[in-house]
Amino acid sequence: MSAFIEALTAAPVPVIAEVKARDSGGRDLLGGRGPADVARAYHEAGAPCLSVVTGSWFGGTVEMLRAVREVSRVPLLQKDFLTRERQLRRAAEFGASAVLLTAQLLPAQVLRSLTERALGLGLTPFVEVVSEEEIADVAHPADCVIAVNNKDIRTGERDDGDLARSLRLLQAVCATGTRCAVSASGVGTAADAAALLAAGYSGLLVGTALLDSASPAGWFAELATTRGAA
Ligand SMILES: O=P(O)(O)OC[C@@H](O)[C@@H](O)c1c[nH]c2ccccc12
Repeated sequence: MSAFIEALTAAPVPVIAEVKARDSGGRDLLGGRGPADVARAYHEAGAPCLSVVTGSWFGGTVEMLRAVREVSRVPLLQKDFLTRERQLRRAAEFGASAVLLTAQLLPAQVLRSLTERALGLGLTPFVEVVSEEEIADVAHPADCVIAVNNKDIRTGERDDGDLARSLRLLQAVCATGTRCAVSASGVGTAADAAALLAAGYSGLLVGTALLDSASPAGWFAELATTRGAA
């Protein structure tokens, strides 16, 4: 199994904590912190994996991935709208363990070939989907993370995120045979997070809520308590 999937699914609080410079509306999320500072806070919170948004749309750069890699010992996901094999090779060189492949932006054959290239490079494909049709197009699902994006890429992710989408698509995601169903975007409170995990998601990807929180460790602890109490 991939190191990324293994780390996430074995964690007591299976949350991929995201380092992102800006939200889709352009709001600064780092507040003067460097990416490495945020990564350290996520490690202290107990995050089993980190996501680093390198896409310029969210103010990201590959330098951020490098900075996080230097202080991290957990598997990293590079989040960008990757469309070419060359970018996958760079991701591997920069020390990423997993790469985002956005089904909504890639024709089915391209998604398949990038999935195979990623696997060939030892990278875990993190395939983001928003519909049953896209789920059906995921190649090698047993080796991929399948992530339901609760926000809308096509409208620049300016919406708050529809968590009901994750609940609606969970069965179809699990039916592919993936070992790792993830709900991504718009997960704000520990109660929302606990509900998605209780429904059957193996992991969550959380950016804005953790970046806005005064204490990522507090957010993780609250989720652990909420789950324990359920
Ligand atoms: O900040 P949020 O709402 O917790 O969302 C995180 C993540 O899912 C979001 O940043 C994201 C979803 N798809 C992407 C594609 C590229 C870059 C970033 C993203």
